[in-house]
Amino acid sequence: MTSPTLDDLRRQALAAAAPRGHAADAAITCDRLVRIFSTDGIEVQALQGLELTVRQGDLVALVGASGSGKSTLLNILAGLDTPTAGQATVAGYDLLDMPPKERLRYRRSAVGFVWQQTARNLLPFLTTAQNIALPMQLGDPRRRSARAHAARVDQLLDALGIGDLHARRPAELSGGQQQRVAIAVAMANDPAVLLADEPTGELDSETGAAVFEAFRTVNRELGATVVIVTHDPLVAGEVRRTVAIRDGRTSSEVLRRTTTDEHGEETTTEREYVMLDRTGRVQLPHKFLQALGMEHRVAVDLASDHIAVRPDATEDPEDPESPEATGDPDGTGPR
Ligand SMILES: Nc1ncnc2c1ncn2[C@@H]1O[C@H](COP(=O)(O)OP(=O)(O)OP(=O)(O)O)[C@@H](O)[C@H]1O
Repeated sequence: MTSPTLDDLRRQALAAAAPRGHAADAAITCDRLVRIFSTDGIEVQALQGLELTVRQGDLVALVGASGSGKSTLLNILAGLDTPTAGQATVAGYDLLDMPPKERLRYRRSAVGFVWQQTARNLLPFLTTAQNIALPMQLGDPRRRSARAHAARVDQLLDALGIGDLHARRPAELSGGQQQRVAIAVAMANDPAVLLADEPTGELDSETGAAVFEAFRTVNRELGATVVIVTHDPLVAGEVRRTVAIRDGRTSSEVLRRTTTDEHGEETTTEREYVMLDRTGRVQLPHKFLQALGMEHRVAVDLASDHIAVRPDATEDPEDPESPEATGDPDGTGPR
């Protein structure tokens, strides 16, 4: 094998440093996103080079253990926080390079947000219809008339099946009703992307299912790209794509496909994928590693159409191939 020339190395370094090409229909792209928090001289790397692409019109669930970086990511995508390094774009806006005025426009009209705490989403002294109208009065990017705003309120009330709640104040609504109104508020200015942090976290499963259905409706009927951070298995199991975050990186995802056979019977199949970063790193799912007792080191073999990953056998004295058994514990061969 010939050693690489200086030019080869330079080309490799440039290729590794260049931003990844993203699909033209991407609504969200994150490229090696880093967020470091410093408090009292201690640095916490909440995001450690996260990569994520969400296509326009997608409905995606983000899952992950507590502290894995989900809320940090969502706050960055919402324009409430800025990353330390990397690249992030949402609906064509560059989140690392947004002057204050543009950031305000972005938050008012390009993204909508639904929080877990129902009270945080709505103003208590306004009715449902007034809450939905408020974002348009504050900054409707299309500068529509008051009559057009009223028509948009009606459209959202209808689409989400909450027309009968239009004159009620938040205190007169159940938790689930409040979240559905919150979705309408977030959609008022017709954002390209709707973000939600644990929107069903405070609700029982039946109410949570109704709220999730409302997200589906805005995704399907109003064309919004939806990203939901959730611990709720019902939500995570119902979307086409579930992305798992681990230690500040996207680690794996599950894609679901529903097919209908000739008798009209629907079957959903699931496939799990792991992320492959540009240096060739993958994070294998914990449950797979545990099932085969893999840790520290694994054996890899290249086949014509796949790569096999096997437990490291070098510490198995029963294994005749094992360097341990042949008196070569380093596996370096005879000296
Ligand atoms: N403002 C902050 N200052 C310092 N550290 C922070 C800050 N916000 C988040 N972190 C840290 O960053 C890491 C990721 O936190 P984050 O809230 O994004 O996790 P999460 O996945 O949303 O967790 P949860 O499911 O519990 O909400 C954690 O270690 C957290 O302690």
